[in-house]
Amino acid sequence: MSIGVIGAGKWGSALAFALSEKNSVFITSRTPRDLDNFVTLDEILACEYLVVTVPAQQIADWLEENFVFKNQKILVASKGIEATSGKFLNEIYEKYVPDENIAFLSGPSFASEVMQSLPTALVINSSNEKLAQELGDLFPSFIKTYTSDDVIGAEVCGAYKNVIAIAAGICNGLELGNNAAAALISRGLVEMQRFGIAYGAKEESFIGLSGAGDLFLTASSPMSRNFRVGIGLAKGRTQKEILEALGEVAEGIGTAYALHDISVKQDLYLPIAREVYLTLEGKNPHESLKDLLTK
Ligand SMILES: NC(=O)c1ccc[n+]([C@@H]2O[C@H](COP(=O)([O-])OP(=O)(O)OC[C@H]3O[C@@H](n4cnc5c(N)ncnc54)[C@H](O)[C@@H]3O)[C@@H](O)[C@H]2O)c1
Ligand SMILES: O=P(O)(O)OC[C@H](O)CO
Repeated sequence: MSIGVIGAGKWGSALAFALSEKNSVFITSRTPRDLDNFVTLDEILACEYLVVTVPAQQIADWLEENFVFKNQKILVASKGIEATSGKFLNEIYEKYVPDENIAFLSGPSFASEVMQSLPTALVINSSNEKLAQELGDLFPSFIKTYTSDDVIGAEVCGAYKNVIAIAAGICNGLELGNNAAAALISRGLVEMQRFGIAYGAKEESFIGLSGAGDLFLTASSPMSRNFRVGIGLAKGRTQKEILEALGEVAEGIGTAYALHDISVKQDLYLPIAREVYLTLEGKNPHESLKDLLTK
Protein backbone atom coordinates (compact mmCIF):
# COMPACT_ATOMS: atom_id res chain seq x y z
CA MET A 1 0.00 0.00 0.00
CA SER A 2 1.45 3.36 -0.99
CA ILE A 3 0.68 6.56 0.89
CA GLY A 4 1.23 10.04 -0.56
CA VAL A 5 1.54 12.90 1.92
CA ILE A 6 0.74 16.33 0.49
CA GLY A 7 2.41 19.22 2.33
CA ALA A 8 5.84 18.85 3.91
CA GLY A 9 5.37 21.22 6.81
CA LYS A 10 5.46 20.15 10.45
CA TRP A 11 2.34 17.98 10.27
CA GLY A 12 2.98 16.45 6.86
CA SER A 13 6.53 15.55 7.88
CA ALA A 14 5.35 14.05 11.18
CA LEU A 15 2.62 11.96 9.55
CA ALA A 16 5.03 10.78 6.85
CA PHE A 17 7.44 9.69 9.60
CA ALA A 18 4.75 7.90 11.60
CA LEU A 19 3.06 6.16 8.68
CA SER A 20 6.39 4.98 7.25
CA GLU A 21 6.65 2.46 10.11
CA LYS A 22 4.17 0.13 8.32
CA ASN A 23 3.84 1.54 4.80
CA SER A 24 5.67 2.92 1.76
CA VAL A 25 5.23 6.66 2.20
CA PHE A 26 5.99 9.41 -0.32
CA ILE A 27 5.77 13.15 0.22
CA THR A 28 5.50 16.29 -1.88
CA SER A 29 5.14 20.03 -1.39
CA ARG A 30 5.02 23.24 -3.39
CA THR A 31 8.76 23.61 -3.39
CA PRO A 32 11.19 20.69 -3.85
CA ARG A 33 12.60 19.50 -0.54
CA ASP A 34 15.60 17.35 0.29
CA LEU A 35 13.49 14.69 2.02
CA ASP A 36 13.51 10.89 1.76
CA ASN A 37 10.89 9.75 -0.78
CA PHE A 38 10.16 13.30 -1.99
CA VAL A 39 8.34 12.88 -5.31
CA THR A 40 6.40 14.92 -7.84
CA LEU A 41 2.74 15.78 -7.51
CA ASP A 42 1.86 13.40 -10.34
CA GLU A 43 3.60 10.55 -8.52
CA ILE A 44 1.77 11.42 -5.30
CA LEU A 45 -1.63 11.49 -7.03
CA ALA A 46 -0.95 7.93 -8.22
CA CYS A 47 -0.78 6.67 -4.62
CA GLU A 48 -3.61 4.53 -3.21
CA TYR A 49 -3.90 6.71 -0.08
CA LEU A 50 -3.45 10.49 0.19
CA VAL A 51 -2.86 12.38 3.43
CA VAL A 52 -3.44 16.10 2.89
CA THR A 53 -1.93 18.70 5.24
CA VAL A 54 -2.26 21.84 3.12
CA PRO A 55 -3.61 24.53 5.47
CA ALA A 56 -7.36 25.11 5.52
CA GLN A 57 -7.07 28.65 4.14
CA GLN A 58 -5.14 27.43 1.08
CA ILE A 59 -6.72 24.05 0.31
CA ALA A 60 -9.54 25.25 -1.96
CA ASP A 61 -7.09 26.86 -4.38
CA TRP A 62 -4.70 23.93 -4.10
CA LEU A 63 -7.41 21.44 -5.05
CA GLU A 64 -8.61 23.62 -7.92
CA GLU A 65 -5.10 23.95 -9.33
CA ASN A 66 -3.61 20.53 -8.61
CA PHE A 67 -6.00 17.77 -7.68
CA VAL A 68 -7.09 14.90 -9.93
CA PHE A 69 -9.35 12.27 -8.39
CA LYS A 70 -8.17 8.76 -9.26
CA ASN A 71 -10.23 6.84 -6.68
CA GLN A 72 -7.64 7.56 -4.03
CA LYS A 73 -8.61 7.10 -0.36
CA ILE A 74 -8.08 10.46 1.28
CA LEU A 75 -7.29 11.45 4.87
CA VAL A 76 -7.63 15.18 5.46
CA ALA A 77 -5.27 16.19 8.25
CA SER A 78 -5.78 19.96 8.18
CA LYS A 79 -7.91 21.83 10.73
CA GLY A 80 -9.84 25.00 10.02
CA ILE A 81 -12.83 26.77 8.49
CA GLU A 82 -12.19 28.77 5.33
CA ALA A 83 -12.31 32.50 6.14
CA THR A 84 -13.34 33.70 2.68
CA SER A 85 -16.37 31.40 2.38
CA GLY A 86 -17.13 30.06 5.88
CA LYS A 87 -16.91 26.58 4.39
CA PHE A 88 -15.89 23.56 6.42
CA LEU A 89 -13.24 21.34 4.87
CA ASN A 90 -15.74 18.61 3.96
CA GLU A 91 -17.69 21.22 1.94
CA ILE A 92 -14.54 22.19 0.06
CA TYR A 93 -13.54 18.58 -0.69
CA GLU A 94 -17.03 17.36 -1.68
CA LYS A 95 -16.63 18.99 -5.10
CA TYR A 96 -13.69 16.65 -5.80
CA VAL A 97 -14.06 13.49 -3.69
CA PRO A 98 -17.10 11.28 -2.91
CA ASP A 99 -17.94 10.79 0.78
CA GLU A 100 -17.01 7.09 0.64
CA ASN A 101 -13.42 8.01 -0.25
CA ILE A 102 -12.68 10.64 2.39
CA ALA A 103 -11.97 10.84 6.12
CA PHE A 104 -10.92 13.62 8.46
CA LEU A 105 -8.22 13.31 11.13
CA SER A 106 -8.79 14.89 14.56
CA GLY A 107 -7.49 14.73 18.10
CA PRO A 108 -4.67 16.05 20.32
CA SER A 109 -1.47 15.84 18.32
CA PHE A 110 1.57 18.08 18.42
CA ALA A 111 3.68 17.17 15.39
CA SER A 112 6.88 17.47 17.41
CA GLU A 113 5.73 14.72 19.80
CA VAL A 114 4.66 12.45 16.95
CA MET A 115 8.16 12.92 15.51
CA GLN A 116 9.49 11.55 18.83
CA SER A 117 7.12 8.55 18.61
CA LEU A 118 5.46 9.66 21.84
CA PRO A 119 2.08 8.02 22.63
CA THR A 120 -0.74 9.74 20.74
CA ALA A 121 -4.44 9.07 20.20
CA LEU A 122 -6.36 10.27 17.15
CA VAL A 123 -9.79 9.91 15.62
CA ILE A 124 -10.52 9.08 12.01
CA ASN A 125 -13.87 10.55 11.05
CA SER A 126 -15.75 9.34 7.99
CA SER A 127 -19.26 8.41 6.85
CA ASN A 128 -17.53 5.27 5.55
CA GLU A 129 -16.71 3.20 8.64
CA LYS A 130 -14.79 0.63 6.59
CA LEU A 131 -12.54 3.36 5.21
CA ALA A 132 -12.01 4.82 8.70
CA GLN A 133 -10.91 1.43 10.00
CA GLU A 134 -8.68 0.87 6.97
CA LEU A 135 -6.96 4.21 7.45
CA GLY A 136 -6.60 3.57 11.18
CA ASP A 137 -4.74 0.33 10.44
CA LEU A 138 -2.07 2.31 8.57
CA PHE A 139 -0.91 4.02 11.77
CA PRO A 140 2.04 2.82 13.87
CA SER A 141 1.79 1.18 17.27
CA PHE A 142 2.50 4.43 19.19
CA ILE A 143 -0.59 6.07 17.71
CA LYS A 144 -3.91 4.66 18.89
CA THR A 145 -6.69 5.42 16.45
CA TYR A 146 -10.43 5.54 17.04
CA THR A 147 -13.15 5.92 14.42
CA SER A 148 -16.25 8.10 14.31
CA ASP A 149 -18.88 9.02 11.75
CA ASP A 150 -19.22 12.55 13.15
CA VAL A 151 -17.31 14.42 10.44
CA ILE A 152 -18.94 17.75 11.28
CA GLY A 153 -18.20 17.38 14.98
CA ALA A 154 -14.57 16.54 14.30
CA GLU A 155 -14.17 19.49 11.95
CA VAL A 156 -15.78 21.95 14.36
CA CYS A 157 -13.62 20.65 17.21
CA GLY A 158 -10.39 20.80 15.22
CA ALA A 159 -11.09 24.29 13.91
CA TYR A 160 -12.74 25.98 16.90
CA LYS A 161 -10.19 24.75 19.46
CA ASN A 162 -7.55 26.80 17.62
CA VAL A 163 -9.56 29.98 18.25
CA ILE A 164 -10.02 29.13 21.94
CA ALA A 165 -6.27 28.44 22.07
CA ILE A 166 -5.59 31.99 20.87
CA ALA A 167 -7.83 33.24 23.69
CA ALA A 168 -5.97 31.01 26.15
CA GLY A 169 -2.68 32.44 24.93
CA ILE A 170 -4.01 35.95 25.51
CA CYS A 171 -5.04 34.91 29.02
CA ASN A 172 -1.53 33.53 29.61
CA GLY A 173 0.14 36.60 28.12
CA LEU A 174 -1.91 38.87 30.40
CA GLU A 175 -0.84 36.67 33.33
CA LEU A 176 -4.43 36.21 34.50
CA GLY A 177 -3.71 32.97 36.33
CA ASN A 178 -4.94 29.37 36.34
CA ASN A 179 -8.51 30.08 37.49
CA ALA A 180 -9.07 32.32 34.48
CA ALA A 181 -7.42 29.83 32.12
CA ALA A 182 -9.62 26.99 33.40
CA ALA A 183 -12.75 29.12 33.13
CA LEU A 184 -11.86 30.18 29.60
CA ILE A 185 -11.16 26.63 28.39
CA SER A 186 -14.35 25.33 30.00
CA ARG A 187 -16.52 28.07 28.52
CA GLY A 188 -14.69 27.66 25.23
CA LEU A 189 -15.71 24.00 25.15
CA VAL A 190 -19.34 24.97 25.77
CA GLU A 191 -19.17 27.59 23.00
CA MET A 192 -17.68 25.24 20.43
CA GLN A 193 -20.18 22.51 21.34
CA ARG A 194 -23.08 24.96 20.95
CA PHE A 195 -21.74 25.99 17.54
CA GLY A 196 -21.15 22.40 16.45
CA ILE A 197 -24.60 21.19 17.49
CA ALA A 198 -26.10 24.03 15.45
CA TYR A 199 -24.37 22.39 12.47
CA GLY A 200 -25.52 18.86 13.30
CA ALA A 201 -22.49 17.66 15.26
CA LYS A 202 -22.84 14.95 17.93
CA GLU A 203 -22.53 16.07 21.56
CA GLU A 204 -20.21 13.20 22.45
CA SER A 205 -17.55 14.41 20.00
CA PHE A 206 -16.94 17.45 22.23
CA ILE A 207 -16.10 15.43 25.36
CA GLY A 208 -13.74 13.10 23.51
CA LEU A 209 -10.36 13.31 21.85
CA SER A 210 -11.52 15.61 19.04
CA GLY A 211 -13.03 18.18 21.40
CA ALA A 212 -11.92 18.29 25.03
CA GLY A 213 -8.72 16.38 24.23
CA ASP A 214 -7.49 18.66 21.48
CA LEU A 215 -8.76 21.79 23.22
CA PHE A 216 -6.98 20.93 26.46
CA LEU A 217 -3.73 20.22 24.62
CA THR A 218 -3.78 23.28 22.40
CA ALA A 219 -5.13 25.79 24.94
CA SER A 220 -2.68 24.75 27.67
CA SER A 221 0.70 24.87 25.99
CA PRO A 222 3.02 27.32 24.25
CA MET A 223 3.91 24.36 22.02
CA SER A 224 0.70 25.37 20.21
CA ARG A 225 1.20 27.93 17.45
CA ASN A 226 -2.26 29.32 18.15
CA PHE A 227 -1.52 29.67 21.86
CA ARG A 228 1.63 31.60 20.90
CA VAL A 229 -0.43 33.90 18.67
CA GLY A 230 -2.49 34.77 21.75
CA ILE A 231 0.61 35.50 23.81
CA GLY A 232 1.78 37.85 21.07
CA LEU A 233 -1.57 39.65 20.97
CA ALA A 234 -1.46 40.08 24.76
CA LYS A 235 1.95 41.70 24.35
CA GLY A 236 0.46 44.18 21.87
CA ARG A 237 2.08 42.73 18.76
CA THR A 238 0.31 42.87 15.38
CA GLN A 239 -0.76 39.80 13.43
CA LYS A 240 2.05 40.49 10.92
CA GLU A 241 4.73 40.67 13.61
CA ILE A 242 3.42 37.53 15.30
CA LEU A 243 3.27 35.45 12.10
CA GLU A 244 6.72 36.60 10.95
CA ALA A 245 8.16 35.46 14.28
CA LEU A 246 6.13 32.22 14.22
CA GLY A 247 7.19 31.12 10.72
CA GLU A 248 4.42 28.50 10.67
CA VAL A 249 0.69 28.38 10.10
CA ALA A 250 -1.71 29.32 12.90
CA GLU A 251 -5.09 28.17 11.67
CA GLY A 252 -6.98 29.86 14.49
CA ILE A 253 -6.57 33.26 12.85
CA GLY A 254 -8.42 32.38 9.64
CA THR A 255 -10.98 30.38 11.57
CA ALA A 256 -11.61 33.31 13.93
CA TYR A 257 -12.49 35.46 10.91
CA ALA A 258 -14.67 32.69 9.51
CA LEU A 259 -16.53 32.28 12.82
CA HIS A 260 -17.08 36.02 13.09
CA ASP A 261 -18.69 36.20 9.65
CA ILE A 262 -20.80 33.09 10.36
CA SER A 263 -21.93 34.47 13.76
CA VAL A 264 -23.03 37.76 12.16
CA LYS A 265 -24.82 36.09 9.22
CA GLN A 266 -26.54 33.50 11.41
CA ASP A 267 -26.93 35.59 14.60
CA LEU A 268 -24.99 33.05 16.70
CA TYR A 269 -23.71 33.89 20.21
CA LEU A 270 -19.98 33.10 20.10
CA PRO A 271 -18.54 35.48 22.73
CA ILE A 272 -15.01 34.08 22.97
CA ALA A 273 -14.57 33.71 19.22
CA ARG A 274 -15.90 37.25 18.85
CA GLU A 275 -13.38 38.71 21.26
CA VAL A 276 -10.55 36.81 19.54
CA TYR A 277 -11.65 38.29 16.20
CA LEU A 278 -11.85 41.81 17.71
CA THR A 279 -8.42 41.44 19.33
CA LEU A 280 -6.96 40.26 16.00
CA GLU A 281 -8.48 43.42 14.56
CA GLY A 282 -6.68 45.56 17.14
CA LYS A 283 -9.00 45.68 20.17
CA ASN A 284 -7.12 46.00 23.45
CA PRO A 285 -7.04 42.50 25.03
CA HIS A 286 -7.71 44.05 28.46
CA GLU A 287 -10.96 45.48 27.05
CA SER A 288 -11.81 42.05 25.61
CA LEU A 289 -11.30 40.47 29.00
CA LYS A 290 -13.55 43.07 30.67
CA ASP A 291 -16.26 42.48 28.06
CA LEU A 292 -16.01 38.70 28.44
CA LEU A 293 -16.32 38.97 32.22
CA THR A 294 -19.16 41.50 32.26
CA LYS A 295 -21.38 40.60 29.32
N1 LIG B 1 1.83 21.02 13.47
C1 LIG B 1 0.97 20.30 14.19
O1 LIG B 1 1.25 19.93 15.35
C2 LIG B 1 -0.37 19.93 13.62
C3 LIG B 1 -1.08 18.87 14.20
C4 LIG B 1 -2.34 18.53 13.70
C5 LIG B 1 -2.87 19.22 12.63
N2 LIG B 1 -2.14 20.22 12.06
C6 LIG B 1 -2.76 20.92 10.92
O2 LIG B 1 -2.03 20.59 9.73
C7 LIG B 1 -2.12 21.68 8.79
C8 LIG B 1 -0.71 22.05 8.37
O3 LIG B 1 -0.05 22.51 9.54
P1 LIG B 1 1.54 22.40 9.71
O4 LIG B 1 1.81 22.26 11.15
O5 LIG B 1 2.09 21.40 8.78
O6 LIG B 1 1.95 23.87 9.23
P2 LIG B 1 3.35 24.37 8.68
O7 LIG B 1 3.28 25.85 8.73
O8 LIG B 1 4.45 23.65 9.37
O9 LIG B 1 3.34 23.86 7.16
C9 LIG B 1 2.33 24.28 6.29
C10 LIG B 1 2.69 23.63 4.96
O10 LIG B 1 1.67 23.98 4.02
C11 LIG B 1 2.32 24.40 2.84
N3 LIG B 1 1.48 25.39 2.15
C12 LIG B 1 1.16 26.62 2.56
N4 LIG B 1 0.42 27.24 1.63
C13 LIG B 1 0.29 26.35 0.61
C14 LIG B 1 -0.35 26.39 -0.65
N5 LIG B 1 -1.00 27.49 -1.04
N6 LIG B 1 -0.25 25.32 -1.45
C15 LIG B 1 0.41 24.22 -1.06
N7 LIG B 1 1.05 24.10 0.12
C16 LIG B 1 0.97 25.17 0.94
C17 LIG B 1 3.62 25.04 3.28
O11 LIG B 1 4.54 25.00 2.22
C18 LIG B 1 4.03 24.14 4.42
O12 LIG B 1 4.77 23.04 3.94
C19 LIG B 1 -2.88 22.79 9.52
O13 LIG B 1 -4.24 22.76 9.17
C20 LIG B 1 -2.72 22.42 11.00
O14 LIG B 1 -3.79 22.90 11.80
C21 LIG B 1 -0.92 20.60 12.52
O1 LIG C 1 0.13 24.23 16.96
P1 LIG C 1 -1.37 24.28 16.78
O2 LIG C 1 -2.03 25.30 17.67
O3 LIG C 1 -1.72 24.44 15.31
O4 LIG C 1 -1.98 22.86 17.26
C1 LIG C 1 -1.46 21.70 16.65
C2 LIG C 1 -2.49 20.59 16.72
O5 LIG C 1 -3.71 20.95 16.09
C3 LIG C 1 -2.75 20.10 18.11
O6 LIG C 1 -3.68 19.04 18.09
